[in-house]
Amino acid sequence: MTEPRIKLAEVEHVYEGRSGAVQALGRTDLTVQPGEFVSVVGASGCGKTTLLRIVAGFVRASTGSVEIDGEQVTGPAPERGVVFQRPSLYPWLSVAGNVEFGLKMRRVPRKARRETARRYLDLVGLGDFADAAPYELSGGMQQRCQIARVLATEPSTVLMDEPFGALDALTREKLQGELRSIWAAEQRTVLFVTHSVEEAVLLSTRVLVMSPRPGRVILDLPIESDPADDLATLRTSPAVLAAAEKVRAAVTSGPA
Ligand SMILES: Nc1ncnc2c1ncn2[C@@H]1O[C@H](COP(=O)(O)OP(=O)(O)OP(=O)(O)O)[C@@H](O)[C@H]1O
Repeated sequence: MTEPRIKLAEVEHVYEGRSGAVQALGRTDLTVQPGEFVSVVGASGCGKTTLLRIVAGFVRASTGSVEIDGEQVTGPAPERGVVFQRPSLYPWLSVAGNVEFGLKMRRVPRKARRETARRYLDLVGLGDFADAAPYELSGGMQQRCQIARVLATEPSTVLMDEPFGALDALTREKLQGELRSIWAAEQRTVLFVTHSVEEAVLLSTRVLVMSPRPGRVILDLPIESDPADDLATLRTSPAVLAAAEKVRAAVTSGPA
């Protein structure tokens, strides 16, 4: 059997905030295999971002163990790329410069990083904007650039926190389709936090529903869909619609 890409065992998290202790995450056990696309949904404040930040290594869980490919997570690492809701591009660098940045830090030679940046900019549809400044891009294009920047460093695991939450509906649909195609082509492992049940069910191979705080996984639902299917087909697929119903029921009514 293959080593799990992500493994959380008996993880809990309590924040010591200014207004006292807040238990954000209840006991969580989770195993994600390489190549899975796992979405996490649940009510606001249920601990989705906390879970993602623990896997990213930004937050150290109060208890339990977190492993990536069998290694304990002790902090952030390049094999885990994080895409935030709002793109934070370097304004003094061009679009290509932003995508190349992580590779430059790793001392990848100039020619190789140019080629990699070009490939990922093409993949996200920004091939014609390599020399543009970030402020010349729309919000959706900036988010594409952030996704290219993260993918260019070729992380084994991509952690995405509401990456399309700030976009208009049409741009969001377009980026969902692009992300799905990229995932189908590259088979990276994805952990994806979203408020949208539809988005979760359409994009994922598996959807986790968390209970209200302290968040625990109350539904772990595999989604049957073919990676080759386009999103337009999936939106009306009976299996996808039935899965969305189940997820929605769990989000609104809690554990069965
Ligand atoms: N740095 C922090 N210090 C103290 N409490 C925090 C901190 N970060 C989050 N919390 C609390 O932990 C709980 C879970 O927060 P988290 O951001 O993980 O939830 P979420 O499900 O991602 O929420 P949303 O869907 O609204 O983004 C919330 O009650 C929040 O107030």
